[in-house]
Amino acid sequence: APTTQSAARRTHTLPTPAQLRERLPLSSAEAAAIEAHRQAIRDILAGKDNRLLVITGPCSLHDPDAAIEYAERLAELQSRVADRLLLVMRAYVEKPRTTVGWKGMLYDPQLDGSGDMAGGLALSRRTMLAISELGLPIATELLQPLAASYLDDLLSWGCIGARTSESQIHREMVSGLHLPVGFKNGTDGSMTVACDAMRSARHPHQHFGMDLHGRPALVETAGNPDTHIVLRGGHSGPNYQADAVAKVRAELERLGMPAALVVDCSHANSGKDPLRQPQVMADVIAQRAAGDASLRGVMLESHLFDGCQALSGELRYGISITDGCLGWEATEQSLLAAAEQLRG
Ligand SMILES: O=C[C@H](O)[C@H](O)COP(=O)(O)O
Ligand SMILES: C=C(OP(=O)(O)O)C(=O)O
Repeated sequence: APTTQSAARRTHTLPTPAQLRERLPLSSAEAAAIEAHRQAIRDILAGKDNRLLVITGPCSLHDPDAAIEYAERLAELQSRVADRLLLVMRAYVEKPRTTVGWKGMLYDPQLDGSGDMAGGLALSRRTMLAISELGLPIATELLQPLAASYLDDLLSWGCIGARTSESQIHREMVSGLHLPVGFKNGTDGSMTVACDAMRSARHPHQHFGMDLHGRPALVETAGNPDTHIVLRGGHSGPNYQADAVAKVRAELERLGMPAALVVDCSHANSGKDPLRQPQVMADVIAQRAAGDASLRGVMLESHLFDGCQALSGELRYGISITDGCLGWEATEQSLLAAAEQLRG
């Protein structure tokens, strides 16, 4: 039942982050494994480990069974490419929308607009724990700062999306996270917002927030040294090609920040055609082979089957209900080819 009502809004009490973590705990062995994954990602971003970071998985999780089947396949693939690739699973439970639409498992796990967020928090944490137990590092977009502390102990990599890289509140949140975080360029292609975001999040902050017991809090952060840029293209086209990459690298060097870049092969870099992602990834690897050491990672939107489906009627198993994805077969082939290209 609502706990507060007014003409404009009603509020419903949610469990606190501490309560959810107690109900769905992370074991100390798992916590150590996650810390090791974070360090492996930091080493790749710092150029100490020359494997390619690959963040791959569904645009959004909506069906835990399909997500876990995907994770099982990815964990098996990791053992075949471990010498050249570090595979991290996209486990996105929050979706930023251009206007309106389904906002992710965390907001509406029953996919029917009922907005069972208490259920969404638990299902998101439970699904992430199951993926983590398969030995995979987890990546997610951190969209709602208040939601971060329900999940951040499970993450090895975080992302601030194109629509929120310019937000001071997101930059403050990142400055207090103990994990590598990528900032995407803006949807208009602007690199300035992502460079500014990195500068801000590397700095200590004092900001409004919530403690683990759900109380309003003044949060003091140390600054996050492990931030970098994710190139996702923009309204005027892609930005993964060598000339665009060279410009960003020069700008980061001018600002005295590390030039470590991840290319999102989807979104405006694929012209929103998910089947083009392998071509973008191959181009990034060719640029590395030609000597561009700043390209440290790629992101793929990938699911068990190609494409996407509308959220209405009977849903087909293993198909995205948000952006179109590359199916598993093509994902596996292109990651095996990427590892081979890197071996060569
Ligand atoms: O990757 C996700 C989408 O591109 C993003 O959530 C925006 O989606 P929308 O334009 O369909 O709302
Ligand atoms: C929403 C996403 O991307 P972007 O912020 O680049 O649109 C995403 O990666 O799911």
